[in-house]
Amino acid sequence: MRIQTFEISGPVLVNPRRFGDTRGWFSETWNKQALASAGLNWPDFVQDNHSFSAPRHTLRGLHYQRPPHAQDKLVRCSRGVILDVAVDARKGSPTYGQHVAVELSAETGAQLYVPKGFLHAFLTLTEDCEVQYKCTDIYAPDCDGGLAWNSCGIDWGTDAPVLSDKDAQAPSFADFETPFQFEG
Ligand SMILES: Cc1cn([C@H]2C[C@H](O)[C@@H](COP(=O)(O)OP(=O)(O)O[C@H]3O[C@H](C)C(=O)[C@H](O)[C@H]3O)O2)c(=O)[nH]c1=O
Repeated sequence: MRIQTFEISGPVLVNPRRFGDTRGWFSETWNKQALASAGLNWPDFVQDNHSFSAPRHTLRGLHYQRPPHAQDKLVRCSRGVILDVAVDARKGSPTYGQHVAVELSAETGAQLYVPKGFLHAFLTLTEDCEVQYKCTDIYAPDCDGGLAWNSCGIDWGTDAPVLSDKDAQAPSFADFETPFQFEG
């Protein structure tokens, strides 16, 4: 398993090992002990999510859950290719408002860890994308929030993504009063 960190503290790119043979390959997509051995002692995951997006350029996000149900997420693309983005929304962070953007694909199996305090969104780069992600807290609709996909200076490579009605009406990041605090 290879680990990559970013100039923005918090997000981590995990590349699980794949064992190939004449049939195909096998991979441990999540192993708590292996992650701990790599120094990644994340909170326990309590919920797995799986979404399917048929149209290319479907954009889901920028989403977050407020405390007390803020979520860390471990995101992977199990069909197709996505651009996965995490925006630093931690008050006091030296990288507040900045983001990491990485391509995740079924082909590579790479996974992005999105800590609480970050907004999360992805854009599908192929049709029929499946995204699976582990969360460290349960779905809490009363704590669920979203901000406009085009309000954080992210170069999505399209100006006309397919959005849910909720995402199409989301407020700007500029007006966001973040509930998250940078903890160094
Ligand atoms: C997130 C979630 C949703 N739902 C229900 C609520 C709606 O009836 C339906 C679709 O929800 P939503 O439109 O919020 O789904 P996405 O637009 O994919 O939202 C997700 O996309 C971005 C990328 C995220 O990081 C979040 O995990 C999440 O906000 O699933 C549930 O029952 N449980 C859940 O955990």
